[in-house]
Amino acid sequence: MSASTFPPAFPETFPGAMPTTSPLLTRPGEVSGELGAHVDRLAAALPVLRAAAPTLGNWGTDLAGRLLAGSRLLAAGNGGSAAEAQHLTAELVGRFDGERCPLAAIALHADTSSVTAIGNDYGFEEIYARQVRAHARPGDVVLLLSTSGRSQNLLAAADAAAGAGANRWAITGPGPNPLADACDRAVCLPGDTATVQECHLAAVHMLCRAVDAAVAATVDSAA
Ligand SMILES: O=C(CO)[C@@H](O)[C@H](O)[C@H](O)[C@H](O)COP(=O)(O)O
Repeated sequence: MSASTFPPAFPETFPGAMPTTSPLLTRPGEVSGELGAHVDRLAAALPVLRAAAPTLGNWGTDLAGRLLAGSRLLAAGNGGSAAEAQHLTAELVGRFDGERCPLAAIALHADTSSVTAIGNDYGFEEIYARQVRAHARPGDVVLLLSTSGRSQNLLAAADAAAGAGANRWAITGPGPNPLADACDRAVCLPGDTATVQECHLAAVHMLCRAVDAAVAATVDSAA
């Protein structure tokens, strides 16, 4: 594409453009109301997320203590929630607010060979449960993220975590839901799937912030 044709007109001349069957793809000007409503739905959910700050702070302090003592976080979700799980483990293994020791955290969906082998041999419901049975030890935290709170593979993972003596935490969409009920602790956030996922990312960052603060306090008190 030459510089003179970039950016292309929307959407008719874009190579491989989606067919304009969706009202969201007809005219950019017409979609702004729906996009504004998207932001309004997120804004409506934020007070509930704000109210969860003390809970997430306590989770972070607890998690930091466990990780510094040698336990691990195992995180899992499906689709967008798998991405949130991996985002969380990356912040913990890498860093978030500043320099600190690496913390043990594994996103279970990211082991693609295990996921495909277990899914192929035992069924999709088992992809996380079997990994939890393999990796989880008493004192570990198994954190399950779900917008619906109804995914069978996450419910099976919660069951497996209980069998391993691990702590079961859930971050879900609207409660009550079966996953929140199956876990020891749950934060349930309102909204449609997209809103819940956006709130979950903020909740993940809040948890990381609390973990980092607790790690820093522990290091300071030991110095
Ligand atoms: O991101 C989206 C839709 O917004 C999807 O990928 C979504 O994550 C998938 O449908 C998941 O399978 C939903 O699972 P869950 O959140 O209900 O446990």
